[in-house]
Amino acid sequence: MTVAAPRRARFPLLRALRRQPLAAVPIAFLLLVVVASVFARQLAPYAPDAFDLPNRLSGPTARHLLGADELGRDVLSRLLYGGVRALVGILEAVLTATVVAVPLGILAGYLGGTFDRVVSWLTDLVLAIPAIILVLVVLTVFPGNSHAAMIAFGLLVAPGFARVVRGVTLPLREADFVSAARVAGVSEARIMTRHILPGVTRTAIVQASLVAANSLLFAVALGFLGLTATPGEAEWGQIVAGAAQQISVQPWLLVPSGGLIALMALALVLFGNALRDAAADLGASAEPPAVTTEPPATPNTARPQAPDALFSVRNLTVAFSQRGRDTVIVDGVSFDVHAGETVGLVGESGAGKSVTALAALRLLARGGRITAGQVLFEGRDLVPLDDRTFDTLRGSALGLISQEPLSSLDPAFTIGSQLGELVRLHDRVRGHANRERCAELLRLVQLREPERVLRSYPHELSGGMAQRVAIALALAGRPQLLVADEPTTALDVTVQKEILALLRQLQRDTGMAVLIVTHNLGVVADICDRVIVLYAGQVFEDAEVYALFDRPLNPYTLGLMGANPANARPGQPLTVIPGRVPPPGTWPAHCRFSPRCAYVQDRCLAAPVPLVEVAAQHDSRCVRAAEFAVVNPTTVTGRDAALTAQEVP
Ligand SMILES: Nc1ncnc2c1ncn2[C@@H]1O[C@H](COP(=O)(O)OP(=O)(O)OP(=O)(O)O)[C@@H](O)[C@H]1O
Repeated sequence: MTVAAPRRARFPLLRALRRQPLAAVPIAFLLLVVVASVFARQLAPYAPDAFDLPNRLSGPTARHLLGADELGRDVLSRLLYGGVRALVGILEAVLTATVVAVPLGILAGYLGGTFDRVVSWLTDLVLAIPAIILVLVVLTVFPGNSHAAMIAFGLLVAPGFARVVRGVTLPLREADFVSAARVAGVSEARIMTRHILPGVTRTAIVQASLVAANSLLFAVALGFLGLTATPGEAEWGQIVAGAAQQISVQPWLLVPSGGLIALMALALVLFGNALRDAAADLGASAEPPAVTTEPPATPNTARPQAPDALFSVRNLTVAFSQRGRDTVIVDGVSFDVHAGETVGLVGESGAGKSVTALAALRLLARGGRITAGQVLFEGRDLVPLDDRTFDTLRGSALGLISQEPLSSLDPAFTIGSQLGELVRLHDRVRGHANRERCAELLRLVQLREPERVLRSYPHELSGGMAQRVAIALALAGRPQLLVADEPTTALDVTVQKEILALLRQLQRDTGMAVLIVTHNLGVVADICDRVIVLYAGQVFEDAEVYALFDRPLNPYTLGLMGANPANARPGQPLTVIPGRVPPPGTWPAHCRFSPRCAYVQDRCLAAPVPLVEVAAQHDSRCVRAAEFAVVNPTTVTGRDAALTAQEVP
């Protein structure tokens, strides 16, 4: 396995900007205005207040290129001298708005809850009051002070700006690389500054350029009204005001000042648009997750927690709320994972596998919460722990690898930077020792040329390499339990096998436990010791892997195996489970699988079906489970057939 030569994508936004066809003109114009304003003294042909009465109201001439005003003052010189003041005003407003809005938006989006509600309420309040009224109040306190006025303007536009930043933060908060950082034990403050802030930067730049255009017009308006400039001063608003007074005598006078301001505003907006398009070229943000509604919930039984289990989930119930209504997604799930054991969570799409695993790691998407049950690690219930205590456990006790390896890596940083950060956090080492440990972690996940990989950015890695790096990140804290959410789904078959072999090897070497979420019965057969079959938010079967494949005790498991192409007989169609998994909120009160079950009887429809231990360490949620224990009515050929690694439909 080799790595492409790392090419550092420095200043990607600037590069993307260069590819925008409409970017060059506004940028050149803005640069010209800035340079001309800064060097006004050197460039202006006259002093701003130098009178030339014989040429008053002259229009453009060789002497006065842009004409002269009612006192014969050179319009070009006055515009040049007024430039710095206008630019400083824009800068003050933009800086104020950005400094307030970006942290506020990130905090509101990331922390959510009461903080978010308070920010949202304040935003509504500020947006409801016209900015000019508040600035007039400020100018009453600081008469004629343009700095105070522009800072106040910046503060007034900050809430709208913050709302946009919050919107970008929301999906970032759910991004896999943020979850991975959280699981790895990185502090919330660090996640916000290192992972969220770069993600909102592009939007913030675009937003800031819009604030710049608005603040220019606002500054000119204040000058025009004489609120921040004295009459006749070389200030853009006053220059426009003077020209407006002479409109019937010399209409030309309005052209240079009005034109310059209009072009400036246009250039700032075009610059913002170009930045936005350049940012879009660099990749769009993740979509927020879908949310469902409707409530149910049925009682569940669970076997007592195994006393020696490393990790136990007991009667875990998870609900997502939308518009005030709760929908139960995971309903009283219980299972144990022992040290060194690999447990698979398997079931059709929508069964609740990922939500169960993510709830255990406190990584539920917004709106999701544990409504009942326990998540025990070494006998200690993690559910009531405050975030700070929980964070200390994550990363060192629990690790996560996700379905999309690339999405668990922050695209803005090299692998060395991301891995180095975790090594610094867990091993408290910097410099050479840090680099050594990073390389050791990469060797542990069997990546060749670790130094080269450390210098690479995520986009320079293949899928298999990215997943190995993601595993290395998860291993940085030496977790006792690794949660792997569909770790091979996004990879091609050969790479899937390599990653599974790696997980097996790592487990042998480190003795950690693995909880693996998968659709794939082949993966289950390949690496799991125990299997939990989930259906419609409930555990339907819980068994040791050989027992499950050799003698499944639940019609749903039988259905999954029958639908597995590995079990197909030549010339015979695949058995498929008819119908679909009922969506959360529509589950029947009796057996949830009964509408699709080939073995359904009246008693299945009478009441909720409990999960019972049918054979030693083998639970099934089926009123007919004991019958399956005596006679196995399937054509299932056992674990070996399933090893052909095929997906559950
Ligand atoms: N953020 C969310 N808001 C509301 N409902 C959600 C959310 N995330 C998941 N769900 C719902 O929870 C149910 C279980 O989802 P989950 O992702 O756990 O399924 P799964 O068994 O892992 O399936 P898959 O393999 O397709 O991910 C689904 O019906 C899904 O729509």
